[in-house]
Amino acid sequence: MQKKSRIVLALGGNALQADPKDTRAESQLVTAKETAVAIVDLIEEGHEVIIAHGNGPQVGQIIATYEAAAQTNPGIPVMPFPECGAMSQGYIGYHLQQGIREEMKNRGLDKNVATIVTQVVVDKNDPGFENPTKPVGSFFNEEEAKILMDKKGYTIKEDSGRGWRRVVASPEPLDVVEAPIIKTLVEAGHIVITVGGGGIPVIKEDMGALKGVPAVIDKDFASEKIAEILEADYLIILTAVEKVSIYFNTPEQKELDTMTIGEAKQYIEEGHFAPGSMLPKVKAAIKFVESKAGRKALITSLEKAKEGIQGKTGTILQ
Ligand SMILES: Nc1ncnc2c1ncn2[C@@H]1O[C@H](COP(=O)(O)OP(=O)(O)O)[C@@H](O)[C@H]1O
Ligand SMILES: NC(=O)OP(=O)(O)O
Repeated sequence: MQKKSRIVLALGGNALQADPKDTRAESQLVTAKETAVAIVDLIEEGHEVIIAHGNGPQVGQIIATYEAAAQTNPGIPVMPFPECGAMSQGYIGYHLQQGIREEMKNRGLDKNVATIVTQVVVDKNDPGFENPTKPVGSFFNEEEAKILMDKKGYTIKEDSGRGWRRVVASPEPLDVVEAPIIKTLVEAGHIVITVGGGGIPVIKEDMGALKGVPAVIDKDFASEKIAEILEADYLIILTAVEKVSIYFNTPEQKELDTMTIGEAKQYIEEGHFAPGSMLPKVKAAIKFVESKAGRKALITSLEKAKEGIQGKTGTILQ
């Protein structure tokens, strides 16, 4: 990799919550500080780094808290979904800001880091709205689910025998509303945290007004979108595995160092990547690499990020 690349870094769930059962903010702050080490490794090497991240567990927790409060006191209104997404961007961004700032200070790096509350435009006719699939928030029994469907108009589905859960759409990201300011900050040398949780999904109404919609955009696709807009050199998707595999979790499992676009598409056809986990990452990587000649995508683990961009590990698409 050439020195001083522009890199969009998409942080997976393990970068924000080390133990999915430990949802305390204090623990998430500790994890964010650990995650900052890998991020600052890239900043220290002179790269321009833009950080994106998921929010599935965190937005679910925020919603569950409001739901629980409303159950004990019906006077408390349930917070609308886009507002919950915005809250998750705010607090995750705050944790990352603290971690990155501290790590930069420890290494004598004089840079600023800030989170942009980011809205992402989706199409109100996106087919995802017809078939919401992304489960969020707490579990209900069938009776509670029926009441919520009637009273609030939620779509609630049975989730793998575990109970009933609200499901929201996961539409495709089309544009990032705050892109111009993100670009200005990046070009001024600042570290920006953006499209948290895939961004707050908004639709364009008549006269161009924006309206938040109850949906969760996939953070890998939103990261790809902002990487394209910012004309990044690299999209790096950091997750829990060092390399993408074919025949994943079978005795024939084979880790991949590289994938051409043709190979990646063939592996998708053959069903090697699980929907909802590795599949969106590989699709986002393909889209980014196809968007302009010379662009590269890397999928690797947080711990291996530095080695990955040095070409020593991870799975690269180019
Ligand atoms: N073909 C594959 N190769 C590698 N990992 C895979 C594959 N298919 C599914 N996975 C799983 O996908 C996980 C990454 O998805 P997920 O945990 O949803 O992402 P995130 O890091 O964004 O939270 C990996 O940790 C691994 O368990
Ligand atoms: N928005 C989103 O894709 O979040 P997760 O990565 O946490 O599922």
